[in-house]
Amino acid sequence: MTDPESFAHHDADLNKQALAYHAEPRPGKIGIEVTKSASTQHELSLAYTPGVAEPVRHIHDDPENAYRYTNKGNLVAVITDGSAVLGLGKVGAQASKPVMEGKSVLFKRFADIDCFDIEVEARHPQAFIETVVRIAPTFGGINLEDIAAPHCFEIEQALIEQLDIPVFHDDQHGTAIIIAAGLLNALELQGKSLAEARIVVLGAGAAGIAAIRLLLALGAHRDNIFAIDRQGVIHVGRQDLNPYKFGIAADTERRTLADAMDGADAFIGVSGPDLVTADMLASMAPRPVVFALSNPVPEVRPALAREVRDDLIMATGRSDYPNQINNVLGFPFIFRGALDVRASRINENMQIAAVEALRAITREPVPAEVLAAYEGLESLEFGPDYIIPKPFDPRLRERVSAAVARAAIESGVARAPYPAHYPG
Ligand SMILES: NC(=O)C1=CN([C@@H]2O[C@H](COP(=O)(O)OP(=O)(O)OC[C@H]3O[C@@H](n4cnc5c(N)ncnc54)[C@H](OP(=O)(O)O)[C@@H]3O)[C@@H](O)[C@H]2O)C=CC1
Ligand SMILES: CC(=O)C(=O)O
Ligand SMILES: [Mg+2]
Repeated sequence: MTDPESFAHHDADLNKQALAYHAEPRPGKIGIEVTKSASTQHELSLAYTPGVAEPVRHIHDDPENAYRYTNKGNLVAVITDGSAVLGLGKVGAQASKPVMEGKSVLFKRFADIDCFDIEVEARHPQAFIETVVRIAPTFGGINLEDIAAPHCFEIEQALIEQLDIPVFHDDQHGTAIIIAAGLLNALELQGKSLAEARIVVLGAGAAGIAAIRLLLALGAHRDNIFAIDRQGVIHVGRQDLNPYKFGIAADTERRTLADAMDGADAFIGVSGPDLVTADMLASMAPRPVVFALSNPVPEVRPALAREVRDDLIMATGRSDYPNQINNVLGFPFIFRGALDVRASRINENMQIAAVEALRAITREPVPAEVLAAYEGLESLEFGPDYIIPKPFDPRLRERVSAAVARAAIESGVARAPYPAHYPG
C-alpha cells in the first residue's frame, strides 16, 4: 500500500470480511465449553446435585478452596463501560462487545485463560466500581478495558484497593509495557538512549499517561517528554489540567503538536486517526521513532511516513503492518504469570519484568511457526522492521509469563510458588 487511497480500499475490503467473520457461521467469536464429562446419571450427580454441595461446603469453610474446586483461578473478566473503545471513542457498552469478545479470544488463544466479557452500563465511576466489586468473587483476575481517562485512573485504583485479585487496566499498563519494550529496542537500533531521547506523546489519556509514567520509571528524562491533548502541549501554565495531566506537565514554551515534534527523537501516538502531518514528520530529529498506535486508524499512515522519511522506525497498533505495538503482546501472558502464582496484584516490578522479557525475545531467532502465520514473511531478524515479537510467538507464553511470575514472587505479592512446569 503506497497511498492513502489504496489504504482506504484495503480497509473497506477488510471491513466487509470482518462483518462476515463476526456473523457466520454463528454470531460472535467465543463460546463456553464444559470441561468435565457430564454424560451419565452418576456424573450428573457429581457435577450437580447432590455432589456439588460438597465443594460448596469446602469453599464456605475456606474461600481459598474456590481455586481448587472451581474455574476461578483461570477465569478473567474483561470489563468495560464502553467509554474509550479503541480509537472510536465513547460508543457505549453494547457496541464495545466485539472488542471485549476479541480480548477474550486473545486471552484464550494465546494463554489458555478463560474469560467472560462484561459490558457495563455505568455513567459514574462509583457505579462501575460497585458493579465490579460485586461480581469479583467469580474471577481470578479483572482486566479493565477501554475505559476513558480520567475515570479509568480512579476506577483502577479503587478496585486494586478493594480486591485481592489482580486488577489491570490493559489500555494503561498493557499498552505502556509494549510501548516501552518497542521504544527501548527502536532507540537502540537508531543509536539513541531513553535517557536522552526527546519524546512526544500525543494523547494524554489512559495509554498516554501510563506510558509516560512507565518510561520515566525506566529512565526517560522528565524534561524530555511533551504530552499533548486536544488543547495542545500539556504545560505547567495550563489552568485546565486534571491532576493526572498535571503530573506529567512540562515546563516549556512549546504549545502545539507541531512545536513539540520539532527535533523530537520519538513520537508515540495514542490519540486518534490522521493527526500527524508530513511537515511534522520532516521536522523530527534524524533517525526518529514513530509509533502511531491509534486503532484502527493510526495517527499517520505508514506509507506517508515512509514517503517523508527513509530513516525512521515505524510501528502501528495493527496486525497488517510490520512492528505491531499492541497490548495483545502483554495482557494474556502477564495474567498467565500472575494467575499461576496467585498474585494479589500486578505491580510495577512485574510490568518491568514483562518489558525486559519482550525485549530479550526480539533479539533471538524467530520460530518457523511465527513466520508461517504471516503471509509472505520469510525471515525476521531484530532490526527496523522487527522491534517487538509477533503475537503468535509461542515464546511469549513461556518467557513473559515466567518473568512476571518471578517478579511477583520476588516483590512479595505471590500466594503460590513458582510453578513446576515453568522454565527453571
Ligand atoms: N496499540 C495499542 O495497543 C493501543 C492503542 N490505543 C489507542 O490509543 C488511543 C487512546 O486510547 P485511550 O488512552 O484508552 O483513550 P482515552 O480516552 O483515555 O484518551 C484519549 C486521549 O487522546 C487525546 N486525543 C483524542 N483525540 C485527539 C486529538 N484530535 N488531538 C489531540 N489529542 C487527542 C485525548 O485528549 P483530551 O484529553 O483533550 O480529550 C485524550 O488525552 C486510541 O486510539 C486507542 O486505540 C490504546 C490502547 C492500546
Ligand atoms: C489495542 C487496544 O486495547 C485499544 O486500541 O484500545
Ligand atoms: Mg483497549
